Amino acid sequence: MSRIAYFGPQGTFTEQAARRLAPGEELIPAETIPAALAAVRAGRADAACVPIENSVEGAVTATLDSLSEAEPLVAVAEVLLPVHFSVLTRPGTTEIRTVASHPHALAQVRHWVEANLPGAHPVATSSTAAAAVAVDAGEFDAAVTAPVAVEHYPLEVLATEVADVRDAKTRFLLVRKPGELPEPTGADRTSIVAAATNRTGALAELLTELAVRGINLTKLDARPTRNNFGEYRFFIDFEGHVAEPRIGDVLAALRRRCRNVRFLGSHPRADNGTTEIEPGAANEDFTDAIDWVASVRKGAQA
Ligand SMILES: O=C(O)C(=O)C[C@]1(C(=O)O)C=C[C@@H](O)C=C1
Repeated sequence: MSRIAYFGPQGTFTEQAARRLAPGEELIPAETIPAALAAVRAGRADAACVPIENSVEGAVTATLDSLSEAEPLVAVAEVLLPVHFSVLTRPGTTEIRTVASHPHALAQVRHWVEANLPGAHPVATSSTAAAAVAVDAGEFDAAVTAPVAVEHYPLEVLATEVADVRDAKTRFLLVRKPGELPEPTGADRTSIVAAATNRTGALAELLTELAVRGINLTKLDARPTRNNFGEYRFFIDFEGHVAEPRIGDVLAALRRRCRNVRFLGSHPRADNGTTEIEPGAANEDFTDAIDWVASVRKGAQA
């Protein structure tokens, strides 16, 4: 049985994602995202499940930063979960002065809290389930949690299906140490992080390498390198799998332009998106072109 570290404690959205991505495996809660990834790097877990992107709040920056530091880890699978919240209180609570949750969750229920719990102060906790733990301990009055959290903590449900934006989703990754990659499926996602220098056109050059090969970008995030003011790392997701000639070609080009590019994984997409291939940008076009150059070099063709 594999050991899967996840951003916990029990009752987070991430725990549900881990159950979907690694059914039947042993789940080990970690208090923070860096701690879940550190467990894999240290060999205490075989893989980790962490959130990467929310449709309302955008990138989960703790995941981006932790993936670009220390030893490399690669994503091997992803899942998209619908996100709406329950509001939980201690039995007998009559007045709600504080509402605790993960900052991403608080941001997704801001209007609901203003309308339904006027005057209540939002308080950030390390995760949605950590807010339930804190409410149970009497630290805060209400917790904004995943619906499943009520099964783990002795709290009462004040409201369900709470969300300022309907149909919100969070994407979660299963990451491991580099090893065997998942097989390409024809609807895959590849992720990299590349540090670009603070120079005119540096980012445009990286993106042009993708554009000229007809490769569709699915996400772009920038995070400071923290060393030099104005220097950023770019997290770039695009359609395709590293096993494909066209994706290998763009990775080689990015590696030439940016020596410290890091591969963050190629795996099937969870959004059932189809990969649009522009004329001249199919894998056969790349292999045909390489074969033609080889035969020109041999003098067999012109
Ligand atoms: O705290 C949790 O329950 C999490 O799994 C984290 C997280 C996030 O990082 O965005 C996951 C989904 C929701 O958007 C809110 C919080």
